[in-house]
Amino acid sequence: MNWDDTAPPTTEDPATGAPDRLVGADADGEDTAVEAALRPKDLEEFVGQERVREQLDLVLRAARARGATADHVLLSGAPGLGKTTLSMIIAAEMGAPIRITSGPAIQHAGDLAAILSSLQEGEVLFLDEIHRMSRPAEEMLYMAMEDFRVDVIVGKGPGATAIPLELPPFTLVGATTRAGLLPPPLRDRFGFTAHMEFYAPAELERVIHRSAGLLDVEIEPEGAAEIAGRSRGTPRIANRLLRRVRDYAQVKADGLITREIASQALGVYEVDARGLDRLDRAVLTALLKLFGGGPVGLSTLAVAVGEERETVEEVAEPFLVREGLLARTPRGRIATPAAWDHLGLVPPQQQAGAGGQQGLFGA
Ligand SMILES: Nc1ncnc2c1ncn2[C@@H]1O[C@H](COP(=O)(O)OP(=O)(O)OP(=O)(O)O)[C@@H](O)[C@H]1O
Repeated sequence: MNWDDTAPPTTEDPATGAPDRLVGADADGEDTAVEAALRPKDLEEFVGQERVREQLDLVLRAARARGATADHVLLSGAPGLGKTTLSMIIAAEMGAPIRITSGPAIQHAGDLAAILSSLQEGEVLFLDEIHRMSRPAEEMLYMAMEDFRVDVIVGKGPGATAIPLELPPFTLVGATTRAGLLPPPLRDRFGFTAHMEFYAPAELERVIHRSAGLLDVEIEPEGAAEIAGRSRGTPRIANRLLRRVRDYAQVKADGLITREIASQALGVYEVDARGLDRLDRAVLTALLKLFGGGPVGLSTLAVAVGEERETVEEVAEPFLVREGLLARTPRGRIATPAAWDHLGLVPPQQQAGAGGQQGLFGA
């Protein structure tokens, strides 16, 4: 990593080698410790996602009125948008216990059978990253979801026998970042599917005010707006930035978070006004300054910022693309006019017939 030797230290995700980032959407250790305290407990408290909330409210009320277990629910959306929170709310609204597990934790069908057979009637089973479950477990799940029954295979080879096992009715809440990765037979077995969108800044402001109240932090509306604008549409990031700004306000001021304090604090952490961090800006800066805005091949761009190809592609680019700052084209990466604007740079005057550098960098 060579973005800047004077910058605040980052740790690395051992799985990917990618840096743990203040603006990363996946939970880090500290998030896990504090998130429980910040989770909304019912639909009323859950901010934003109006359509999902309204639909889910109907599904749950109807099930309650029938005295039945709620239909299986599939939640899709980017990390940190509230899928785990919503699954807990579903359980709370149904007055049911919840069991939490994840696709990667279920390697064998037997693992799933053990969980399913120990569920209580009406229990909510939250299966995070459901698209990463093993194939045999997935097939067992089909029958469990539809008939509340599984066949447990005992023995091997020709002598193997299937022992049917009745299950109590339960509600499966599956979460995935990519609903498109689910096989259709699995997707079709969910009675209700909800796609979670990124949050609008005004919604994130509400999340921040709510969290500030719970953390006993004083914050002005302008301070919340400043943090919301840098939170990349994601409540988890908003809560994390709030905690870092709180630290700064405590150490450098009297604890009150104003716009100025929020802006100074996030400047220290190198999260800019649009939520870009050092890596994002390094990629954009290289694209603009070294390659005149592109098109440039991904590998060339990665070498220019001293990062792995995968880090640029999977860690930095998705947000830059979402923000309309960078486009992926068959000829390579190109910067949009908004990218020049954001970094305060002037594009080279429509270089002789636009894209004069393609031949050089379009690998
Ligand atoms: N709508 C919301 N209102 C208030 N807080 C929220 C909302 N959505 C998420 N949060 C907060 O954001 C944090 C992350 O939410 P959560 O763990 O539910 O996300 P997730 O989508 O399950 O993420 P992952 O897929 O990484 O597990 C929690 O602290 C939660 O309190």
